[in-house]
Amino acid sequence: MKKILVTGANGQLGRCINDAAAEFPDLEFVFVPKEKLDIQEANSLKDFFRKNHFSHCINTAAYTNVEKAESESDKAFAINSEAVKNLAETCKENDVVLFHISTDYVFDGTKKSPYLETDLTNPINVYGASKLKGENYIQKISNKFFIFRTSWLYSQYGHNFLKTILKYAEEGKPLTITTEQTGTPTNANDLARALLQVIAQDSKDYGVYHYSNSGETTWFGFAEEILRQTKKLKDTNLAKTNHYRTFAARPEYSVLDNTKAQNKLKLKYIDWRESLQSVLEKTVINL
Ligand SMILES: NC(=O)C1=CN([C@@H]2O[C@H](COP(=O)(O)OP(=O)(O)OC[C@H]3O[C@@H](n4cnc5c(N)ncnc54)[C@H](OP(=O)(O)O)[C@@H]3O)[C@@H](O)[C@H]2O)C=CC1
Ligand SMILES: Cc1cn([C@H]2C[C@H](O)[C@@H](COP(=O)(O)OP(=O)(O)O[C@H]3O[C@@H](C)C(=O)[C@@H](O)[C@H]3O)O2)c(=O)[nH]c1=O
Repeated sequence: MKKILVTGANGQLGRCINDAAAEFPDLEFVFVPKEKLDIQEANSLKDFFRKNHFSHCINTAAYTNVEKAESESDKAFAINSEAVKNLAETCKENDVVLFHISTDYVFDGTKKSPYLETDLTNPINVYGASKLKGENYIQKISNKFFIFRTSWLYSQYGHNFLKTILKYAEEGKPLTITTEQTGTPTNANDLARALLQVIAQDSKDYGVYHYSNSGETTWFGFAEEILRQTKKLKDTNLAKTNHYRTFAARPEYSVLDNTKAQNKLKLKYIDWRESLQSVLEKTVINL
């Protein structure tokens, strides 16, 4: 039986994988939050892997605060790069297939059509650079790995753009949202299911893949759709801006081309608007 370690299990994606696990009764899971297993601690990792016999590891542990990363670069690189190196080495020593999640922010956003896995990476913020270094370690160390680059994750869990918008609307705060970036909002529950499908089908097509929902929009477009679907659009003071000030630069265009994962891994893609509807309909969102 396949035995899967999920690191960073209390994070947004970790919790979505926990929910999706019920749809995969043939897979055995061990969910460990940061408090139980810190991936920065190489010795703890080695002990943990020695005591358990995992076939797969899904690494959802990461430093994900894009704004703060600009002033906490050491911390971002320690978690997103150096700790990922530890994990890749430990997986290799134990013959464990590593599933790692990366980001659209490895690209600089100057392209005008969806990014392919083979396109040149060139991060323009600290978070993106730290994630790219983590990817590079895995590619160097590991021979059994899947790196899934995804974008604009949201769900009923954790801190994310969907929850920020709903909270502001609930509180009656005016919203000013940028049109400066175009990408694809991705339901983390869809990504969770896709990861487990790849494990269940025992794919050996290792490598880098892009996985997002389909379609594209701006952050303003995403906010507008959230308010439209929750019938709050009329009562919310929503405005566009093309000068939203942030510490971190973000890629102007970061839509991911999903063709490789569709062809090789047989993953299905779901329109981002439909997927948003399913999150809003099926789940209670605690703000
Ligand atoms: N969120 C997004 O929009 C996107 C995310 N991604 C990638 O997807 C993955 C999952 O993201 P998401 O679930 O949203 O992120 P979250 O920040 O919600 O979850 C990450 C989890 O990792 C934990 N963690 C941090 N440091 C360590 C450590 N040293 N050891 C073990 N656990 C640790 C965090 O704990 P704590 O909070 O206590 O620090 C948190 O529980 C990440 O790799 C991220 O880079 C890619 C594209 C978009
Ligand atoms: C809160 C807010 C943000 N914005 C802008 C800032 C930014 O350009 C954009 C998104 O802001 P956020 O800080 O929510 O998102 P950000 O942290 O940039 O999200 C990223 O997270 C990492 C982890 C990833 O890997 C990326 O794929 C992406 O999802 O919206 C507004 O215009 N108005 C607002 O009120």
